[in-house]
Amino acid sequence: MTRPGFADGPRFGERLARAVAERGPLCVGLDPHRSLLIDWGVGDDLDGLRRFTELVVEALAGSVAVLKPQMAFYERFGSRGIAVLEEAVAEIRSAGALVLLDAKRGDIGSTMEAYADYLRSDHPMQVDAMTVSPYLGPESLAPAHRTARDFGGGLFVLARTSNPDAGTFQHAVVGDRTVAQSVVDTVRGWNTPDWLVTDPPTDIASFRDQRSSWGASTGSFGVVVGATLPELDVDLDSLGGPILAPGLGAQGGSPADLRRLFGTDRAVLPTVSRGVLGAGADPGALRVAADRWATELSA
Ligand SMILES: O=C(O)c1cc(=O)[nH]c(=O)n1[C@@H]1O[C@H](COP(=O)(O)O)[C@@H](O)[C@H]1O
Repeated sequence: MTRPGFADGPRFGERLARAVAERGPLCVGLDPHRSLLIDWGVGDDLDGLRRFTELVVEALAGSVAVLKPQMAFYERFGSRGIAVLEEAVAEIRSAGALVLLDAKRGDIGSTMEAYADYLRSDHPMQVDAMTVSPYLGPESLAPAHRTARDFGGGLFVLARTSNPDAGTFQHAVVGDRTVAQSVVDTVRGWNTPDWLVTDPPTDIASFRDQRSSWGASTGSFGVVVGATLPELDVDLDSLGGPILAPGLGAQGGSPADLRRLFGTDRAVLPTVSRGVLGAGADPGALRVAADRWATELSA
């Protein structure tokens, strides 16, 4: 089968569907907050950051579908902090988890092209997907979309975020739609039929079980919709790509909220950071915490 612009191997949507089939739909965030490094007893410094990262990678990279490092917490330590992340990204990917870089980048198109280099195979820290912000307008994201297509990467665009005042901007109406809806519609337009998964890995039995939500139509381009919303106020039908759902645990969202908002037939990737990391500096305890979320989410 010809895959336009895709160089080597399956595209992000396909890699994600496969990872979820093998490991279950859970993303865990690497968010080394200052307070967390102190609580873990590793210290709020470069060594502490490295130890935190090693422990999380050791605990989860072999079992969780996606790990989502939050760039801000690594940038706090300058270039050496980013070097810690760079090493970890390679380890995570070789242990079989996908890396979603939570960078939330958004700029004019020409600069956006450089941010999207994280998805290129010649980047020193190539990741599977990254979060981007559509605040400068849908066209500003076009270069990132192009790079993602060329290198088989994925994008998650902020649509209805989990913070309490998100609606202030995202509910604003432009033309006949809210800003949030216009973001979702842009992403829907990226998941064109030639970019949907057409040959799901039928060798994996559990893939077929989860096919209703993660099956043959999972594209590489997703949206972020918080698990904290009082109600789902965007139309996600026929999105063709995954929904990253943050806001579980520390921000008040629960597995029941996910079912209430999204039902059971959508490709939802719940993401938890503090709710897992709160288990502390012990790989076994981190694994138990992640397993507990996975069990509750699949109940
Ligand atoms: O894109 C994100 O990941 C994101 C979007 C959003 O709407 N809300 C949100 O909390 N996030 C991120 O998800 C993580 C949530 O962390 P916890 O609240 O500790 O689970 C943080 O890294 C946030 O930056």
